[in-house]
Amino acid sequence: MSTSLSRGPYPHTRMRRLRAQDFSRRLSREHLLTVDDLILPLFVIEGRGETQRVASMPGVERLSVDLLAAKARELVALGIPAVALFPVVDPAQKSEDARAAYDRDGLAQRAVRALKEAEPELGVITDVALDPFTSHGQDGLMDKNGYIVNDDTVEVLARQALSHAEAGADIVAPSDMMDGRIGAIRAALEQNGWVNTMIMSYAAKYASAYYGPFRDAVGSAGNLKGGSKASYQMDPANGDEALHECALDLAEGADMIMVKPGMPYLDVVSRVKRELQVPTFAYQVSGEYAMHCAAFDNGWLAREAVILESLLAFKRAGADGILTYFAEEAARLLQR
Ligand SMILES: NCC(=O)CCC(=O)O
Ligand SMILES: [Mg+2]
Repeated sequence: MSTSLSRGPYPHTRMRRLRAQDFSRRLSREHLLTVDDLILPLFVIEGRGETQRVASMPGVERLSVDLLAAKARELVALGIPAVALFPVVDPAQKSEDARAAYDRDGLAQRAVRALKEAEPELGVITDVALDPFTSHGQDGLMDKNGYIVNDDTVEVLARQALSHAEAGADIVAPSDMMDGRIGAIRAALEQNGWVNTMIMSYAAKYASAYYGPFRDAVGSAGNLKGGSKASYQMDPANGDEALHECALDLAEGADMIMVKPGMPYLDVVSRVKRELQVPTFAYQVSGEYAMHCAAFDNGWLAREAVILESLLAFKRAGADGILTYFAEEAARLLQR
């Protein structure tokens, strides 16, 4: 009895033909992860010869500014194109008005100079946001009701971004989610001659619970007043809104956009890339890193294979690059 009618195109079409040998799997592979896709986030601290572990991010170390030159050389040798800098500011430097954020000689600004002096070809991305500098740990200025005010914050962010450009930052990356900050930063950069400074906008940044270990790493968890950032970061329930946010930031002068967190939001990465067709980045955030490490350390997941698979998934979703704490390890694995 023939069952061919119920079998459709089989056996003319056998999906397994292409999978049977390594050469044909390689020829038909749709996406490739390379070292060119990787951006390493770096936590920088004061001091000399100082390294500090981050308990909730095993393997991640904060580095003092003087250690950045050696780190930059290692990263260039690995072929990693860029780093994203995050300063860990002493509590004594934090204030209500976040004035340390735009100090020409601040920690972030000195870190940029150290990296660019050591390895001019390593791209340096700076974080534009006030949370490391505010005494309340929120990303902007707070009014007497605890609300994060938009327009006054934007002015401080523009000053901060300008101070990063002056220090030599290649890309400023506003992660604060205030409205209109991309336009204000672009105007400040243009007016001051920084016409080639790129803006990577954290355009679709969600109010996510996956950032917990990062807040430990930068020391803003303990002092986060109000607890939530939901009045400026996006609701995890929303997808269309991410496209609206990205379109606005592109119109205001962003060169690249970022979706954050990463793996739980790959649908957003995919929609942004398909619909807007601009350089799109995703951040595999601290919570994603921590949960992977927990599974590796328990022997529940195979470390190397899962790291590479997790990063390849971003490429399949449409990301042009990934900010990941696994960048160095992944670069080494890709060299093999
Ligand atoms: N602006 C950076 C973050 O907000 C968090 C990143 C992370 O959780 O890795
Ligand atoms: Mg926005």
